[in-house]
Amino acid sequence: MVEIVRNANELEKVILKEPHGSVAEVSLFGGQVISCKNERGEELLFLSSKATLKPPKQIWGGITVCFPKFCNMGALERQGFAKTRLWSIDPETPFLSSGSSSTGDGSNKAVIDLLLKPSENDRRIWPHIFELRLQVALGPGGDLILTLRARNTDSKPFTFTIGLHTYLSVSDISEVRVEGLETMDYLDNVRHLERFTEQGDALTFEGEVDRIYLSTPTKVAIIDHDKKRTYVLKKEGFSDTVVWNPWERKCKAMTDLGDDDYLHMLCVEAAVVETPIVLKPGEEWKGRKKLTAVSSSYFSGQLDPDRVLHG
Ligand SMILES: O=P(O)(O)OC[C@H]1O[C@H](O)[C@H](O)[C@@H](O)[C@@H]1O
Repeated sequence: MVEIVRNANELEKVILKEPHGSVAEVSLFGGQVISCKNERGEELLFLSSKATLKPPKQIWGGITVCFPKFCNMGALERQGFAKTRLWSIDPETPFLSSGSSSTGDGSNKAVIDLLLKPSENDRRIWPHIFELRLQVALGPGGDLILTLRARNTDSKPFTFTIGLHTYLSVSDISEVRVEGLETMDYLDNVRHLERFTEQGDALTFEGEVDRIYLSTPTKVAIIDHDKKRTYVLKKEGFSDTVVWNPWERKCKAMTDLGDDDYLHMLCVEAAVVETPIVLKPGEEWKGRKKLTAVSSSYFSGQLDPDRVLHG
């Protein structure tokens, strides 16, 4: 089911519901996912205790599209401008023509297609014409599926990096481990982007972490022992994975995060950072990310998604 709330012509809020999924309800504001609940009504995403829904102010938390830049390499505004824009509903969304929230095939799928095109102001920041499409869907298997497409509608090529900045809600960051990034090379943003290789059998957190893991596998599991919850993230088309927690000192210094927010958040982001994407006129790039949350009947060191999902 899809509920849409508009303010004048601007898309404000979209709610997707799928009562049988492990991800059962998703809310969006503008082009950003701000809430994602499981079937027991528990929130899966972190939203800053200081978050305000006042565009163009950045909403700290949820899942944001970072485009045309992700991470702090190169010129341009950090994380790009797409995250602070109000997206519109894509007029090519099939159910719009029928005037209802049904997909037209009678199935009432929980899916919405959003669109962002550059304004004149955006083109002053980044002089290119593009179409960015974000499809948000609740899959029948109980997962949140985000499909992101970037198309070059300009007459000249352009280059960009991109990411789905995903803030997961965790009980206590010290109790969390990330599996699936072992032996991966990463660029450490805390150490001037120096390159290292992950040595541990899992990633745990005892201080600030800001790393771009390179050419990562499709699946990563985030195990929250206290909540007895495992998040499984699957990606396609995104080469890299960014992991970020600002920890205490940086969190206190950030005006948009509450002092203790770092304890309850972890960003694990599907991204393309190291090798930027080049699109010629008319070309399109596509990436997909799936988020599933299951209870942790899960043993570390055995990253078997079937076991995670069905165990
Ligand atoms: O501060 P923002 O630009 O919103 O980004 C918040 C964080 O996002 C990413 O995970 C980056 O790797 C971090 O370096 C950055 O601090």
